[in-house]
Amino acid sequence: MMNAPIKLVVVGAAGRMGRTLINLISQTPGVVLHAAVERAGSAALGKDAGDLAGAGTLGVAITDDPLAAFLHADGVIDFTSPASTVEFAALAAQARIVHVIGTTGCLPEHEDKIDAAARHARVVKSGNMSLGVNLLSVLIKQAARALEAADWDIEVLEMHHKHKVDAPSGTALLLGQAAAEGRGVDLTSHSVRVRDGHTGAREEGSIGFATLRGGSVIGEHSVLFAGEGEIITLSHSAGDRSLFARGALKAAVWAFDKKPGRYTMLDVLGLNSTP
Ligand SMILES: NC(=O)C1=CN([C@@H]2O[C@H](COP(=O)(O)OP(=O)(O)OC[C@H]3O[C@@H](n4cnc5c(N)ncnc54)[C@H](OP(=O)(O)O)[C@@H]3O)[C@@H](O)[C@H]2O)C=CC1
Ligand SMILES: O=C(O)C1=N[C@H](C(=O)O)C[C@H](O)C1
Repeated sequence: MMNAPIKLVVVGAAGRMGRTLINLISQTPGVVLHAAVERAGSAALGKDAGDLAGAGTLGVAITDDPLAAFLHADGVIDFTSPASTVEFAALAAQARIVHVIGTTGCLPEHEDKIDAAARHARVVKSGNMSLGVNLLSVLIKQAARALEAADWDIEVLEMHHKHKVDAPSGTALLLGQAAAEGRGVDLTSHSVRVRDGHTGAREEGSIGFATLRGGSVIGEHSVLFAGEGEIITLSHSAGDRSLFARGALKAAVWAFDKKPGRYTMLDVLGLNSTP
């Protein structure tokens, strides 16, 4: 007896990631595009989601009604904005479905609401859905643990396309968090997010962030461990958005039979047990 396909909703369906996801779902056995959502007033409303994504006609018209879209779905994949993601989290909790959150730029107040939703929804949230970045984060945690703060300074550098609206990137913060965990410190209190004017000498143990924006860069990240006379650089270069979509789809299928709660891509990829 074949299992019924997992019914997925894509919110932000007309966006860069939304269209990438719809393309991937249309080519992946075992999952089906159940609904596609954009905000009220969007020029995409009523259009076929597959046509818009270049996947061919799928017979799924883009709607602005997430409540109806989630009603008989198994999961929602969400690459939108923090305020929208919080709204979708409440609806996913109400519908008791999977909520894969790729949205970055969330503030503590957004995270608190997502935590509340995760009492009823299965939430997988990550600043980067790719295997490569999540594996890199494990390596960075190990390197940060091995390289003493007194001798090694950690700097996180990222570059994205000119349309990106948040900084530093969710990936940069994910990698910075891995470094902080390796050092056994709190990231927020050890972060230097901006350097301008007479900054004074670099504070030992701080973790610096630098952000570049321009062109069509998909996502470039480097973590530099700068010592006396040497630098160790661990990097990731994203060549295509499909690597994020593959991770998000893997997360949706993985979470299908899990209990309500909050999960990360390290859980999905089985990288959480790595010391
Ligand atoms: N975790 C990861 O692996 C990745 C995360 N991201 C993150 O995903 C997010 C989106 O990135 P990207 O796809 O490039 O951005 P886009 O702006 O291209 O797409 C976002 C889409 O969501 C729509 N949207 C926003 N709010 C709502 C709403 N309430 N209801 C329905 N649709 C809504 C937008 O519509 P409108 O234009 O009308 O606002 C837009 O079409 C960003 O936070 C980015 O950092 C991106 C790639 C990978
Ligand atoms: O906005 C993007 O494009 C991306 N955002 C994510 C981030 O903020 O790290 C992931 C990826 O780098 C692409």
